[in-house]
Amino acid sequence: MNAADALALPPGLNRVLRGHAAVLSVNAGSSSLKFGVYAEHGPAVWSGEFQGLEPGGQPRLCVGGHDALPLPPRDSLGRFELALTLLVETLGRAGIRLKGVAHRIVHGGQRFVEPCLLDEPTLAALAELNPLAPLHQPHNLAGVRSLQKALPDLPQVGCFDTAFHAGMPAVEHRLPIDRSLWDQGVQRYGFHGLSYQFVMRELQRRTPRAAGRVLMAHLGNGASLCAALNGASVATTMGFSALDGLMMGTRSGSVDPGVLLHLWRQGQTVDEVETLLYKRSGLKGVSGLSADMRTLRASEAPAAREAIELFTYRLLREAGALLAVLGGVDVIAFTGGIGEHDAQLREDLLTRLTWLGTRPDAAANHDARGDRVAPIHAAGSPVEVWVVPTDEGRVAARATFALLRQQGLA
Ligand SMILES: Nc1ncnc2c1ncn2[C@@H]1O[C@H](COP(=O)(O)OP(=O)(O)O)[C@@H](O)[C@H]1O
Ligand SMILES: CC(=O)OP(=O)(O)O
Ligand SMILES: [Mg+2]
Repeated sequence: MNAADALALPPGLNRVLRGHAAVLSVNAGSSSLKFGVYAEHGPAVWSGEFQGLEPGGQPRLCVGGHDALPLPPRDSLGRFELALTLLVETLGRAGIRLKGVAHRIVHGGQRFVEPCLLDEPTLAALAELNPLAPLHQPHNLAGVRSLQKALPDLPQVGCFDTAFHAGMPAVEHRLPIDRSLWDQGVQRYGFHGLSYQFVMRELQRRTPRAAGRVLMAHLGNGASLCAALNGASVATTMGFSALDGLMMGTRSGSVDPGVLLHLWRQGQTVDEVETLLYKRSGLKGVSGLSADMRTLRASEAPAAREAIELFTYRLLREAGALLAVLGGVDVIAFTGGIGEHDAQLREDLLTRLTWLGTRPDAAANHDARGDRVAPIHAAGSPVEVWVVPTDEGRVAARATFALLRQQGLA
């Protein structure tokens, strides 16, 4: 079977969505494109990921229950366009009425703090933020362009990772540098906001403590922490760019800026240092082996152990900073690929936070697989701990339904 066949048979899709309005949610990265089809309420009716879309890659589709399926080539189309064209054709054949497309866009800058329609001036303004998120923003916007081509009559809506943090206190947004730079947008923004919004809402539905002091850990390829009070972000570890804070898959997290000055003085170029920080650091750079936590857990190599130990330590250290900002904690939540699946990581962190009064339930922690929202604290624990599988696409889809209705487009 190839991808076109798999796409022709999305199981159950017709039944659930035929005749109903739907929103396609898209998260376009450098080499992959994650998508989900959402009705107005509930999780994705159908979702998957195109991978290998980078130049020279092997374009393929991963949807539940299938191995990676190669995409049939079509001469006139680029890889992203090919993937989207197959997707759009399939939805059309299945009789799905798309109302709009929701795009996860990593950077909204100072201006875009609400979901908005992606018209030409907006796209131009967002492209100016490309240098602030080189691993994400240009690819997010290329995804918008490709979809505009594939679906020219459909509203495209941008939903911003930075927006959830827009209301943080001024002191959290500020950098201790020459204040004239603040007005030029050199400030702390914070990211993973769609994910934090989702996690916060899931917690609020399950525990009254979510109205108190909450520490959320999004640990995926990118990783960050968010401190929230009353459901609103008050502090976060990513800042001006998605490089700050925690150690990540290939990104460094915080490093002393003196290191960068040193490398530049030694003759490294800006591009070389950018590649170092974004692509040759983090788990990959430290282990010399892989950015994938599963590979490192399975490895006996001392450098793989060291990478995991450093990841855990940096997480503890940054968590300490946000716990101090919150003045204690009522709920800790884990999400993202590592946060949802890596019980060992959760145990190691929580063990080092016993001084907070956290009492994890070892069996519940071991059993939490990221397939549902699960509490992992012992009964009576003064701090609740939860694993919450995130769904950024759902947050974007929900916001898109709301915006389209508000604009009279739905
Ligand atoms: N079972 C698992 N155990 C440990 N880590 C896992 C597991 N499954 C996925 N991961 C890790 O999750 C990370 C990817 O997170 P994910 O949130 O899917 O990424 P993205 O940021 O691209 O959405 C990788 O480091 C991967 O190794
Ligand atoms: C902002 C960010 O780091 O996103 P991701 O985790 O998807 O790389
Ligand atoms: Mg992610």
